[in-house]
Amino acid sequence: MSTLSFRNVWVEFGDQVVLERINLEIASGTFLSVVGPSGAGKSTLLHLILGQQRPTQGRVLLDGKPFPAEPGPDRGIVFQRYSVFPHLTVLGNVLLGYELAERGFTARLLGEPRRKAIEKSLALIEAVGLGQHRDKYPSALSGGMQQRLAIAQAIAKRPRVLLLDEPFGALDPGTRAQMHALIKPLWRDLKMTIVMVTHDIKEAFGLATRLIALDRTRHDPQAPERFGANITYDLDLTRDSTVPVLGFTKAEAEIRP
Ligand SMILES: Nc1ncnc2c1ncn2[C@@H]1O[C@H](COP(=O)(O)OP(=O)(O)OP(=O)(O)O)[C@@H](O)[C@H]1O
Repeated sequence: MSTLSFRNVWVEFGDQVVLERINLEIASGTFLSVVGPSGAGKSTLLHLILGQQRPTQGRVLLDGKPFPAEPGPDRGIVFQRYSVFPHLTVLGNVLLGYELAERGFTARLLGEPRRKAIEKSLALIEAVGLGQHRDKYPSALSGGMQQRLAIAQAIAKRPRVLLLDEPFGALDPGTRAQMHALIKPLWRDLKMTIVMVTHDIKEAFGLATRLIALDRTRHDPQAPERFGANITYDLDLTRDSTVPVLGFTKAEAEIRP
């Protein structure tokens, strides 16, 4: 079990307080959605987990220990815009994920370990529905296919925590629905912790087991940047609820794989 803990975390950029008093425990295997208005600090929260942002105060811990300062393969991230390598094929991109997990940037896999990594890459490519396209370059793939590739590459690194920053925001509704149907079984099968930022409230409710909302609760009209956002809602979505929260019930938003 790996638990991600935020202990009284604050993030400030100069005079601007972005996040304040964030206290949060995310249990291993959680699918957490993060919602909130633009500028509330959702991406900043992901960057804290990724190790790209240090708290101004407080601590972010994995199993009670500080994360290494450098981002590592234990945390993967998928952005709204496809973050794959354009000069590598589908297979090359996913294989690179395995190589990074095994060797970091220091060396390529050779011989038997490479053969095994290719086998695993092909299985993952099949699982994300790109089996027919393994030798294509990203420029020859549609937006949805590139995003599936980005997810496969992130998963190949076997992260303990997968961070999704509006991963489906740029996709058309049909492709987005396909991605929903893909991500939920992957999360279940691989027993990952997922933290997903989204502006789509239905997606947030439909995919996650837990949802938090970030927003400012204190306002200073003279100095709008004086107060940061904190957690205003923290909902357990594993319980069936017919009581609408944020205008949604779990049953209404259910996305079935
Ligand atoms: N590296 C940085 N330096 C200075 N300010 C920053 C930095 N990163 C983020 N900010 C500021 O922090 C605030 C929160 O940004 P963040 O991207 O986390 O918000 P968000 O909730 O993800 O917004 P959106 O929904 O629009 O993507 C913004 O006002 C942004 O300008």
